[in-house]
Amino acid sequence: MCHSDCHIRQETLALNEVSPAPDVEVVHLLDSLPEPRVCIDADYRIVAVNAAYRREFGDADPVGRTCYEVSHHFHEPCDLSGESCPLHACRSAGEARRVLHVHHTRLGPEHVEVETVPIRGADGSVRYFLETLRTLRHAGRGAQARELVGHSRVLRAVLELGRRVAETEAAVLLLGESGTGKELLAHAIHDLSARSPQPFVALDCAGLSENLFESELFGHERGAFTGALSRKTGLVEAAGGGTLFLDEIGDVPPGLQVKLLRLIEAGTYRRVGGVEALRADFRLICATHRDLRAMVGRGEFRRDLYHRINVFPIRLPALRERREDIPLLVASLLARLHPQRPLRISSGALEKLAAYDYPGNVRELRNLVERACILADGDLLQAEHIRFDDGVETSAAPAAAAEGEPVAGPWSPAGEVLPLADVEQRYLRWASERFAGDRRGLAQALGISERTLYRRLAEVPAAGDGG
Ligand SMILES: Nc1ncnc2c1ncn2[C@@H]1O[C@H](COP(=O)(O)OP(=O)(O)OP(=O)(O)O)[C@@H](O)[C@H]1O
Repeated sequence: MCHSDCHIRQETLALNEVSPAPDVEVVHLLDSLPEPRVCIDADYRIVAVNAAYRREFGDADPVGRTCYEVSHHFHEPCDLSGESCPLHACRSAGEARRVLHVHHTRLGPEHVEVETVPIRGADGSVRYFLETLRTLRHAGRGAQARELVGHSRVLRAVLELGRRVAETEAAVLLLGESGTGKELLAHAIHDLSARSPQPFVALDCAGLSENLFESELFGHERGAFTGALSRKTGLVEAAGGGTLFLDEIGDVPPGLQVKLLRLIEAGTYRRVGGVEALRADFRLICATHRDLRAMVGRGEFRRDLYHRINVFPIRLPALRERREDIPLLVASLLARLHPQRPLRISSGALEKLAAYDYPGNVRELRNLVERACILADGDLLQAEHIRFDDGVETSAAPAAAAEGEPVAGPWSPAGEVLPLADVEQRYLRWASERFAGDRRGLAQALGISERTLYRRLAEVPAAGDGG
């Protein structure tokens, strides 16, 4: 879509022999385009912006200023400031180039996809660059639920791939350790795709028996098996026109892999107990934390299925590969977990978080932050409130580690009889430090409500004084 209207624009501008101050006609032309556009000269100076740009990026007039100053608050072009520069790339290639940037906007820093096309004068030389700016609402500072938070180069590269593949119908395979945001990215791809008005349907394939998998996916007719009292719609049908997300695809046993392959290849399926062949219409996104290629090599995963689902692989980086995103993630988690509580985090606590390796990735960071919120009495999360699973500590905060020595039990180390309330508090503290899951899981394991757990933990003496 964009390429064709860029082309029209390009011709029109060339015909008009654009002068350093673009004429009224050009500005009108830009204004009629729905997406934010910026016209920049070869010296990075903005010569015109359209109405959509002003609506989205603010009213202050950027004309006459440089693009790097307006979008990045830099004093020199992006490529000299460690950023990829779309204008530079476009000039070198002599054709359109797209990059994902973090721009300063009136809402704060946001991920913006910048597409730059060269505009040539009548003599064929490049006179201007026209940029189309598309803000990725699924990425940014984490103000919205389901937003992929992070500004690191590796995460941006992933978002850019997601943005590109979203426009297509290609099957996507999301790879990466557990908790790296595969499901979040699957959602974002769906939401950015033409299928977004239709449903996004997810199935976790781990631990599903063959029968269950088949009836979940394809549905069943009434009486298809004992207990099938009525007809059930399967997920393939529910995903009609939309996206089907198969999580933990590496856990699908061989018998089910054949059925999945048949579905993808034929695009048809039958409900369990049904005879009618139904047409499937979905975009497939699969995810796994396993090394699927190695599984293919070992004969544990069908090669033909692997090639079907692996049209466009995207590997999500582990959190330890993008530590620079940790402060932003923490800020976003605090805002989301406790919107009513104005929490801050000390630099010592952030340092401790930044030095950790996160085998559980963002999910683990989330648990750590939530745990710290429970342990902190006031508004400030300190290093001693950061408690790793199994007492794992990092060298970043040895003092805090000693101070926050967990109570490992027995609950009365000196052997004296203690008031029950005291023992309960010590036990809760011990359990919250050891428990690997989230607060809800801990409450369940303890057989109490989350609310009760929260209240009782809030009564626990500050870390260090009860140990
Ligand atoms: N970049 C990110 N920004 C904000 N939150 C994130 C990000 N990545 C992951 N999360 C959060 O971390 C948790 C785990 O994410 P998600 O379920 O998408 O991971 P996953 O890779 O699918 O994990 P699994 O393989 O275990 O299913 C979720 O609460 C999600 O919101």
